[in-house]
Parts: sequence; C-alpha cells; structure tokens
Amino acid sequence: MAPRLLGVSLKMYFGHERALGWCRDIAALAREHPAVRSGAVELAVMPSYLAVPEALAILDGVAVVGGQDLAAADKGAFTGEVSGAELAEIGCRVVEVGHAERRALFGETDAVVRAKTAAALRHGLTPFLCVGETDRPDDPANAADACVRQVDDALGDAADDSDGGAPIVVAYEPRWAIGAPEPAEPAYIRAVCSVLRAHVRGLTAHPGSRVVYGGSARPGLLTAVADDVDGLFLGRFAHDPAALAAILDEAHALDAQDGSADPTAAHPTASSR
Ligand SMILES: O=C(CO)COP(=O)(O)O
Repeated sequence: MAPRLLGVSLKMYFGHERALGWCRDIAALAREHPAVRSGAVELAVMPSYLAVPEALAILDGVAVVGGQDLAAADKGAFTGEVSGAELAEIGCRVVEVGHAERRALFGETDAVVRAKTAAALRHGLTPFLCVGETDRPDDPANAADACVRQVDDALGDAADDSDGGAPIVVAYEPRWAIGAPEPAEPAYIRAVCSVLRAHVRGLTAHPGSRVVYGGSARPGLLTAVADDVDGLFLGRFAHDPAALAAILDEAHALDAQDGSADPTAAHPTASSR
C-alpha cells in the first residue's frame, strides 16, 4: 500500500520563531515515530514563505516542504510573487494551489488555479490542488461532481505544459468545514472522496495521484475515513505536536492492519535536497 500522506499548512498562524520551533518539534517526532520510519506515512509541510528555507533544512529526510501558493508566471515584473521555479530551486517538492482562502480572500479564479497548477507541474512540484464545494449540499454526490469538475478544470492547462506522468495530490477541502469546530462527517467525506479517488486514479497523465481530506481534520478522523482517502491535510489541529503524534499513531495502527508495513523500507521523502 502507498504511504499515507499527512500534509500540514501553517497558513499565517505562527510568527517566524514559532514556526521554526514547530518544525523542530515535528522533525524530532518524525525521526522517532515508527509510522514515518517505516515509510507508512509521508509528511508534507507548508510553512509561510519566509520559513521555507529553514524548514527545508530542519525537516530534511523526514518531510517534504513547500509553499502555500506560487505565482502563475515563472519570472518577471510580478511584485510580491514567488515562482514555482524558485521554490523548486531551493528544494521544495510540493506546493498548494487554489486553497479556498486564496479563492475567497484573494480572488483566485478557476483560470488562475489552472495556470498555477500548470506552473507547479512545469517545475516538478507536486500540486496540492485544493477543491471543494462552498456550501454544504444535501447530497455528497453533488459535492463529488463539483469537485471532479474542479480537478479537471484545474488540469486544463497542465497537459500541454507538463511532461505528463507527474502525480498530483487532490485536497478535498469543503469550504464550510475549514476553520470549523468539527470536520465534515466521516460518511460524507468517504462518499465524496471515494468518487474523487476513482477519478484521480483514472488520470492517465498523472499516475500515482492521491486524494486527501482537509477541513478541521483532527485526531480520530484518519481512522474513520481511511478506506476512502490517502491521507489528511491538516491545519489548526496540527499546531500541537502531540495531536500530530496521535494521528501518526493512528496511521501506524492502520498500517499494521493493512499488514503492509515494511520496517526496512526507505522513507519516500528521505532523499536530501
Ligand atoms: O485549510 C486547511 C488546510 O489547508 C484546514 O484548516 P483547518 O484544519 O484549520 O480548518
């Protein structure tokens, strides 16, 4: 079984020193934790841009690191932007694209998300492509349809720009569940993610693509949705390293149930920059 993927975006919650301290705590945890050591879990951390270079050094060998956004363009007169080329140059392997907050607060349109997805793939960055319905629909099938459309739309420019063959990560993040006290119900998440997962597994230009759930994800959720998701995309509930440790424990227990743990396997993120 492929490793479970646990992504964490620190958004803009922490200052610089707190972000680096958190990275050090997570690095220490991950180095010791059997779920990471065995390769059962792959960690991806997206701090704010300023913390990315030091996060890369601190988390080297235990987590991939990336930006929370990237520019659609590769270079030029784009004040305030950071290109995928620069993120890749310093060692990033992943980048968020089209997060609900970027769409809602910074006016990112579908066309922008399309261009940024293409830019990520062009520079060898795995996009964490964020999709999700705005309002809670009655029927998860409607949410799944909307998400499938968002994924296909976001990849619309990528086929020509990318070499093909690079996986993506689809982060299913219903906007109504982000920043909420509780995540969406497990049955709802499973219903949407099972459709999305079947869809992304059929993306022949992006083999190995995965689906993770985000939106108030917290300890206990992975176990409840594990059959239909490839992992979680965590926000606030990863701020406490003990909570992340609890989720790693869950992943380890799930891996033992799968019977696929290979304690001798190299960690998939272990290659250095
Ligand atoms: O948006 C998220 C991750 O990208 C989730 O954030 P919260 O878990 O804090 O709701």
